[in-house]
Amino acid sequence: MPQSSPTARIKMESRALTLRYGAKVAVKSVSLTLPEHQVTALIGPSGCGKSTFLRSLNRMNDLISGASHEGTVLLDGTSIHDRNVDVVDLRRRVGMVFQKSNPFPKSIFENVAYGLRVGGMKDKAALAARVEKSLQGAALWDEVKDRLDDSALGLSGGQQQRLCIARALAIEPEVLLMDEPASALDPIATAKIEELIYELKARYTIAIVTHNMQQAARVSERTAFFYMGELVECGPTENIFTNPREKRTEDYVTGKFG
Ligand SMILES: Nc1ncnc2c1ncn2[C@@H]1O[C@H](COP(=O)(O)OP(=O)(O)OP(=O)(O)O)[C@@H](O)[C@H]1O
Repeated sequence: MPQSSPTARIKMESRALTLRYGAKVAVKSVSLTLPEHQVTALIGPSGCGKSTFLRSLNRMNDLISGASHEGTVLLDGTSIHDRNVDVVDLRRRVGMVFQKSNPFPKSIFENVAYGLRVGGMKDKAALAARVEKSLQGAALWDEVKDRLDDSALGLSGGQQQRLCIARALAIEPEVLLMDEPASALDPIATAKIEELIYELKARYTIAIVTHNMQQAARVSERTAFFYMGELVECGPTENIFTNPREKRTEDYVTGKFG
């Protein structure tokens, strides 16, 4: 189990963040910090608000009609809702990887280059260098370097998920939000993703939603337990799993409900 460093700088933070869909409260006044270069796991039973919380960190909820927020989210100490924050730039800094890999029906190369092209990068050599670096960062380069022009849809599920991670890395984010990135994968592909997450935290700050307790224990320094929209407790992963403060946490992590 990775160890949490108590002195880590705070990269992102929510303060009294409440998230609603219309009148329905999905997340209730959650204050949570994401220490830099650490993995924070978000756990809790289905419907407790983990994904809603995660999506609020790069304002993906803005895309859902009726979604609203109250409270603050800070990135390097600045509110992500400030009037002068450019949402495109925010999403470049805070990238996202989804549960189901979602490659475009394009070549492997173009999948990774996509965000760079949209961002205006035209130089072929620069594009090729960044694509290679991103695929290496996602531990996929060796498997695909000889078939970069093949369709991404011909890759295995685990490779597709690493491709989506490469696509997220290509635009050089600072924070990576991962919503159950391995839930659709077999154990070998899952182990690869977990190894990758472990390596990525040297460069990125990571928040990961997972239903898999062992996975949370393996990859994260800190774990946050959500229940019915509330953050019940958050602390070093080891404490949450072996010595939680709250009975609800203990019941959940020991499989009594969920
Ligand atoms: N687009 C939406 N519109 C309305 N309600 C929503 C929407 N998305 C989620 N909700 C509701 O908000 C609450 C929190 O959902 P959320 O998906 O964040 O939970 P979760 O903990 O991530 O669940 P799961 O583990 O099943 O993915 C749930 O009651 C859900 O039904």
